[in-house]
Amino acid sequence: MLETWLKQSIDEADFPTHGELCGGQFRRLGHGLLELLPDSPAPSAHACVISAGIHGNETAPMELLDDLLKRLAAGKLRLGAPLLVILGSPPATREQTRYINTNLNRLFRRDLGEQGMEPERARELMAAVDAFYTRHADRPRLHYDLHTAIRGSRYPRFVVNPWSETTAVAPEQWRWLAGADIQAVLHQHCHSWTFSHYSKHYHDAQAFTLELGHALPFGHNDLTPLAPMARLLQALLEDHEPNAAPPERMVFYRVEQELIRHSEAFRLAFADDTPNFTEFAPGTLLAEDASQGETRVGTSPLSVVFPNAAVEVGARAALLATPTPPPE
Ligand SMILES: O=C(O)CCC(=O)N[C@@H](CCC(=O)O)C(=O)O
Ligand SMILES: [Zn+2]
Repeated sequence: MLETWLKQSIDEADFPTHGELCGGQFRRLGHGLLELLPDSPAPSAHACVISAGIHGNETAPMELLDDLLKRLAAGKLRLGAPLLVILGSPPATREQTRYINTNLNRLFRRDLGEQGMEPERARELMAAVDAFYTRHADRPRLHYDLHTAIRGSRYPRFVVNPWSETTAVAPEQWRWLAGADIQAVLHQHCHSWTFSHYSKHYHDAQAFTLELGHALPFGHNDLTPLAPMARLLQALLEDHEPNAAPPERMVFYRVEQELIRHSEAFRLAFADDTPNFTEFAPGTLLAEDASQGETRVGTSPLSVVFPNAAVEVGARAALLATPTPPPE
């Protein structure tokens, strides 16, 4: 049955409540929520949350997960670690759109007051993660939230490392990410209330947002460059040691500033198709906003990541970053 999970989840169709798989069992916890439970996990196996489709038009990571589940269903893989597999937004995925009413990936906070479709889904996903990590409380916690980016990128595969005052990144994470052919790391500089930030902030999980290329419709993705990432996910699922590479193979950036859209009359001063990590020289005009005036690069160059003038008023329209040394 696992081979049809993605399709059934997108359609919000019936799916068995539980079943057998190679090395364990699965349990359906809700729409787009599946727990995989190994029969005899090693004590060191991670409790892994792997999510995709928080944005409905980011299909390559969904295809990656679908392929993993199909191989598990076919008996080509053997489950060795508990996994919570999540399709974030079935309705947005059906509509092939980033979100229906509001950006789900800004709502992962326990004091969330908003009502509506995405806030309800955020509450459901937070509760599922809380319960999963509670059920596997004796294990190291990990969360990879898989995305693809709206525009091209100087580094097509990169991760966002959510900000935390207390949870340090385990050195092995950098080696595994480099081994999975991730090319760049962007350290956040403040709370972002994204899904990966949720797991890190509230559960001390090793958690990242993974950007795995360009957002394209189903059937248009070339998964070849993601083969090393597929191997990392497989290693976590089977509880094998993942491939490792030196972290210095990746370039590291740190967010200096968030560019917020404050008014309807907001525009970015550079071309719409400007790739992520494009660097702008000191003094360059980056944005104009009716209520804030101009934003210009200060005395050091800044690289722009996730530029998007069409976000909701009050939301982040870009991250502005500078290079930083790799971890020691
Ligand atoms: O390409 C874009 O502009 C957006 C791609 C995307 O969805 N990125 C995530 C990053 C989350 C984070 O900052 O950790 C998002 O914007 O939610
Ligand atoms: Zn996304």
